[in-house]
Amino acid sequence: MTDSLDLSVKTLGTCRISSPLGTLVQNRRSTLHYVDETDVVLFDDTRTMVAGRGVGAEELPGFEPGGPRGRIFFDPSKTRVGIVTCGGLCPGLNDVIRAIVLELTNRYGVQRIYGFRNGYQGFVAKYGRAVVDLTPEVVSGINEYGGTILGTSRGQQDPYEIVDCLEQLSLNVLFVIGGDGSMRGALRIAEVIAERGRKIAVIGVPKTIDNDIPYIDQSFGFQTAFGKATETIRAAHVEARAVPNGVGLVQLMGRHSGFIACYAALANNDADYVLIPEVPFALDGDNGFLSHLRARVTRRGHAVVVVAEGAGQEYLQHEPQGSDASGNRKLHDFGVYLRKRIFDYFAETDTEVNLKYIDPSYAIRSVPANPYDSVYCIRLAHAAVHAAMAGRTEMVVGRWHGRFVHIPMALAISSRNQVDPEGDLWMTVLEATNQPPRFG
Ligand SMILES: Nc1ncnc2c1ncn2[C@@H]1O[C@H](COP(=O)(O)OP(=O)(O)OP(=O)(O)O)[C@@H](O)[C@H]1O
Ligand SMILES: O=P(O)(O)OC[C@H]1O[C@](O)(CO)[C@@H](O)[C@@H]1O
Ligand SMILES: [Mg+2]
Repeated sequence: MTDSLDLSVKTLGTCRISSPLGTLVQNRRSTLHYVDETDVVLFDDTRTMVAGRGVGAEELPGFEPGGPRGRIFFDPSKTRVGIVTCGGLCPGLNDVIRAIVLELTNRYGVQRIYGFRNGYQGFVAKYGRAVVDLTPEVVSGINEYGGTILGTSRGQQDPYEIVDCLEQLSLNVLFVIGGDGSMRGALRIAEVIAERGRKIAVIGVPKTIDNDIPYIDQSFGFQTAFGKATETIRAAHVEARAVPNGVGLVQLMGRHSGFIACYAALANNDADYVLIPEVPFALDGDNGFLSHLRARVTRRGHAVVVVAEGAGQEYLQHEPQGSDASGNRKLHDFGVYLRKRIFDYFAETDTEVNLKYIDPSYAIRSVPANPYDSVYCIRLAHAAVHAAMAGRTEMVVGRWHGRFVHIPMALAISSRNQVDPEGDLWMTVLEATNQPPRFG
């Protein structure tokens, strides 16, 4: 499947200008902790995968490494840059904005950086959103706050109108900080730019608390979000243990991917059951979830259940379901449904239950980034700036097997990163919770 992977990144032209950061990379060669710009970060990292390619080292698929280049494409003194944040909130958005602005200004000497307000609406005249001049003063301290100083939005905008706006402002670079939808939008923008024969770099910094963008080890903000979610699981555990036959039921964000649920559940190892969209489960029957839950509560006196919001949607399919402004399918509230099913099941079996349901919802994504994510945001932002100044386009920055790399935008939206039911993360969840591999 991976044989046909196109990992090549588009460039706007030859890099002829000496980079102000050139001295940093001069005479450096690849080591365990540094990848030279002419080197390649291999896609495969096991002997079996490499052997399976059946080709020599030169032909093995790999990503272009991130980092500063000796020579760049854009002349910093003439470079004009735009930044936009789109889609749902994520811890670290302000860290990324700030780091892009500081790196461009202080390291490269770029003097014109515009922020576009409320996602792609910021480019469209009818919304009347004034652009913001982004200077080191404007971004000072913004990383202390959650959210994004630029605002965000959902809903599609005309890519031709967006490119009109980029041309009117004579922009050379656009940074899009957003999720899969935002990257789809960014790719359309890049395609219109190419149609018009313009030299404008479009660089994505992938943002998703759900960790659902593929080919990046983990997305920024994910660690902060699941860290915040652990507080809710801890609370549910304390509540459940304090009462006879206590059940703590926690629902966590995660539209199609259960990473937040798995990581938050593992962090304090208090969860007894984790239900995610990737692993279907039966509620009813002898081997169903409800029967297991009742047996555990009867045996141990309490239980903690963590569900990802995208889990169990099949139980609510009969209810009408719309889409949000961006066309994302709206989810049914499975947590609320499960709460009722647990109450009903315990009542039918004449078993006492004291259930506390907690859904921290937006509280896990509206917080400032934790120190780990802040560091990650700075490093992603720097990699994005280096890529843009070197004339790369239609790509996103990411970290693959610990190394910063350039990932073609088309590849980053070609699939969804999900918990692999056959992978080692889910195996760890099964080991830590002792829940059966399958319910039903
Ligand atoms: N196929 C597409 N073509 C053009 N624009 C798109 C496309 N899909 C989404 N967009 C636009 O990208 C922006 C963000 O998309 P969306 O609301 O789906 O969030 P996202 O970036 O996927 O983030 P998240 O899923 O983490 O909230 C919206 O303005 C949306 O209309
Ligand atoms: O309610 P909103 O802002 O549209 O976004 C909710 C969705 O966004 C996400 O946080 C992803 O960004 C999902 O986990 C969640 O389902
Ligand atoms: Mg999305």
